[in-house]
Amino acid sequence: MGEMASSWMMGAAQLRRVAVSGWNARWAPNAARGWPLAPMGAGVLHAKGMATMGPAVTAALEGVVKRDPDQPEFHQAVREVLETISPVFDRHPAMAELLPLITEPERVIQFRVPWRDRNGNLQVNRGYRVQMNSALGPYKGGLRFHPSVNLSILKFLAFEQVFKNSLTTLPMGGGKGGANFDPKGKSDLEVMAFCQSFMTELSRHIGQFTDVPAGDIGVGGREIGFMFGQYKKVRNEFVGVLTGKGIEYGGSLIRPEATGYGLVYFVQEMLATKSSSLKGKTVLVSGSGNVAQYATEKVTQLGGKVVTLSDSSGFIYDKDGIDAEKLAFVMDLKNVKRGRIEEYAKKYRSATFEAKDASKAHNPLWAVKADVALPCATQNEVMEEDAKNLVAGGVQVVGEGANMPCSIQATNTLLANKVLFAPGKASNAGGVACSGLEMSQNSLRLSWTREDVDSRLHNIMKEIHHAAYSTAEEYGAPGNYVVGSNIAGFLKVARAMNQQGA
Ligand SMILES: NC(=O)C1=CN([C@@H]2O[C@H](COP(=O)(O)OP(=O)(O)OC[C@H]3O[C@@H](n4cnc5c(N)ncnc54)[C@H](OP(=O)(O)O)[C@@H]3O)[C@@H](O)[C@H]2O)C=CC1
Ligand SMILES: O=C(O)CCC(=O)C(=O)O
Repeated sequence: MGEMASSWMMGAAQLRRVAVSGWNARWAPNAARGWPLAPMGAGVLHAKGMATMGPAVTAALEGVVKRDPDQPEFHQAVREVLETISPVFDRHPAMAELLPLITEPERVIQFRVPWRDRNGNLQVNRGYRVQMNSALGPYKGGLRFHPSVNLSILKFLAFEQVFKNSLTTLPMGGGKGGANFDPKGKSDLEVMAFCQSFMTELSRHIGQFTDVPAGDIGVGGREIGFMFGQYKKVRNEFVGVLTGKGIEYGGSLIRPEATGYGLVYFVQEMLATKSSSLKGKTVLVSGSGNVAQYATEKVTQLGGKVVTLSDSSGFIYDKDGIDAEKLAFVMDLKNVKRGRIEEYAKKYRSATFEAKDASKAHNPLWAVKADVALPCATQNEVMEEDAKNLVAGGVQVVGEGANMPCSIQATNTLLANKVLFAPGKASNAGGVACSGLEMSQNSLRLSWTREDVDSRLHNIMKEIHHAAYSTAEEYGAPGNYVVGSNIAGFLKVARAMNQQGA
């Protein structure tokens, strides 16, 4: 038996992101930062009596890498799910047949996006929409505008989105899109020109009953507004084809807050299982965009103290905590002035700024002593060294606000040290859940109050927590939210695919 097979024999309860060095070495030469290269063993949890990784899972994983060897983030996301759902196939062997289907997008659209900059020069970017799975409803998922955008990143995000949307309890399939466009440093007119060109093409492929995009990194209210306006012009229809819209033209109250608030609601539920709460806890938050801002707001409202925020140039540490007034400064800095987080340390004497040093194996933000950590910036931002630092600093809970911010080794390190760990597809699902509520309001031609939407969001996060928690117990991995989320998310999609004659 080869190294690959013997590693997989260790069982699905080993959680996601388990290292399988043989498989990795053979098929993933261009592996993502954080791709598992460490041998199995120390740091990996074991559960007795779990099923072995079957040939269908092996074949599906190999197939994914063989088909697209240059898509490491997509491989990482697929592995995380497939390695934990094996026990499902002991109970439902026929479902294994679906693996090659769920790991292949239903459709990938790629297009050029020409636009003119402030000097009248022609610029060309590359736009995409990955329509991953429509078993549960219209494709649903954000658009990312960032220079790093490529098919590997969008396929990983779209794949995660399928199971995340399944967990929300709402009827939404999964998709993701975006462009390698960098809004940083661009004028409003340049961003508008880009968004209009992007939507001119995308409008052919989306629709309120087909595919409903929203925001993600680099796409906020401004960009959604420009794209909605262009869709309306091109299609001559005013419909809920995007979510995250302005309140004035069909947006939902609480959508801007929803991902950050939802994350904190989920963490509250996790702490409650240990008869604990956020009150008095010190919290690390990374990023300073949409998710980070509202996670900070909710933590503070619940009596916790957020002491860090970051952006791609570095992080600030404020020993006194980021209270409501300081957060208002951050929101103005980031959402209006579009400035750098370093400005915070110039304004508040209680804070220090440390510039990002890419040569370091760890990010000093995660070495700050804290009870709770909420990575809310981007994928693979918490590496193994960072996880060790978090553990050394006494962290009790890590909740992923971003999509896949923890590398495989980082996750394993946290789990092995009995840190409560929430995978993004469960803990950051509040954003897309609220988008689902925006779609419902658009269909009803009604607007619900802030309190109504917030209470629905809160209930959905409780339900997601319950589904992840109880499914983990049912499948013999109590307290393992990775196993619970992946299995609960997969089962609903798989049943729907089977019923539709997949
Ligand atoms: N918005 C939403 O509703 C949802 C978002 N998410 C996920 O949450 C994360 C953050 O999204 P969101 O807050 O909307 O995005 P924003 O664009 O509002 O903010 C992103 C933040 O992350 C930082 N960041 C981005 N890329 C990097 C990088 N490579 N290295 C360091 N810092 C980086 C940005 O810094 P800088 O400005 O310097 O680039 C910024 O502070 C993403 O993973 C996204 O997929 C998940 C669910 C829903
Ligand atoms: O609100 C949405 O449709 C998408 C949110 C998103 O992109 C995500 O959950 O990662």
